[in-house]
Amino acid sequence: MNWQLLYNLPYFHFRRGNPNFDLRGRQDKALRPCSVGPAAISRYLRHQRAARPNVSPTKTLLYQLEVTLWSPRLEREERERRFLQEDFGIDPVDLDSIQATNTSDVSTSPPPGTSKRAPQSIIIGVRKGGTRALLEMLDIHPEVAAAATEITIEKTPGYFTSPLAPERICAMNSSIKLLLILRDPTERVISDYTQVYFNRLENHKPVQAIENLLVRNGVLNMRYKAIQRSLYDVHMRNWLRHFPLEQIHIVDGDALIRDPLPELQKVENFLNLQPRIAPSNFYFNQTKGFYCIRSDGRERCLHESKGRPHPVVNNSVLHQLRAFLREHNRTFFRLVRRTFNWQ
Ligand SMILES: Nc1ncnc2c1ncn2[C@@H]1O[C@H](COP(=O)(O)OS(=O)(=O)O)[C@@H](OP(=O)(O)O)[C@H]1O
Repeated sequence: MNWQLLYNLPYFHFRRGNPNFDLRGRQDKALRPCSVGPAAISRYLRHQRAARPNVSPTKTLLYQLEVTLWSPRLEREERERRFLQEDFGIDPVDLDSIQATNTSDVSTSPPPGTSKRAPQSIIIGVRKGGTRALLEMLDIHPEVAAAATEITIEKTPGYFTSPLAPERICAMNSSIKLLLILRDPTERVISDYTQVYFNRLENHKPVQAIENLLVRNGVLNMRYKAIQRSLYDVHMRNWLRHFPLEQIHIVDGDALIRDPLPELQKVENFLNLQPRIAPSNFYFNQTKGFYCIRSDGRERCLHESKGRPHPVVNNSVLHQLRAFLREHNRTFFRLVRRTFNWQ
């Protein structure tokens, strides 16, 4: 992470719960503007170091904050362009000129215990594919955790379906290793719906039955974002325009749920990591109905928002959705020269 830049730009728009910078190049509409200056970021890091002494503050920041520039609309593109150039080295820039404009009282060097680095691997999605489980499970690996040798992994589920992300990530680092976790696209649609459903309930907004969103006037509603995100072939084509297939490792999200270790071993291999994740790192939690993690003497399951029960979907609607996605799946299998056990 380029702390220099972080500290010199006047405002950041940030939220908890997501890693790193948003390379999609747009502000998430769901985010509420929250202007914070460098002092607030320093305070946050100090707080994290005190509250979670065993966790590297860089990691905490990467995993807990998504930092995107906040600025009035017209200025945003310009700031973002500068940001991408400077932080990710798309174009060399004169850092001296940035230093000259530094009027803040905050140190420009990285806070103690943190380091400046862009991620060496990115979990690009897919949303509801199991990205959190994958990240937390990879985190078991000592080289993916603290210490100087760590490999930094960013997770942003929205990248896979973003038209701009492949090009931008390629410009940032064309040899970056991409991790993509996919699950049965029909299940993914239902999971996507379930998440939005619970979010809306929490925010006291009206909810609709999934069937009403999936089908309009008897035909599949192609404007429904949850369906669009499950057209894996369409999104994959976009990535393959910028990255060779060998640079994209696809994790089978359904297999990760059933038995995490083999999938994680494949990832270790892909990332050239020593095989350090072991069967003893997992145990099946009957109450949650999912595997949980045992590492560093602690046991933890994913947050309760992961692994929620799905609604029962009307059979004929489900059939319609599956039939439609089947054709896209076939195209996807050809593209990635591999098949998955999707219905
Ligand atoms: N071990 C374990 N524990 C709990 N949940 C697990 C696990 N492994 C995979 N999953 C599946 O991960 C799904 C959520 O995916 P994401 O983390 O990618 O969601 S998000 O896009 O970041 O919101 C989530 O989807 P839902 O079941 O629909 O909640 C889970 O099925």
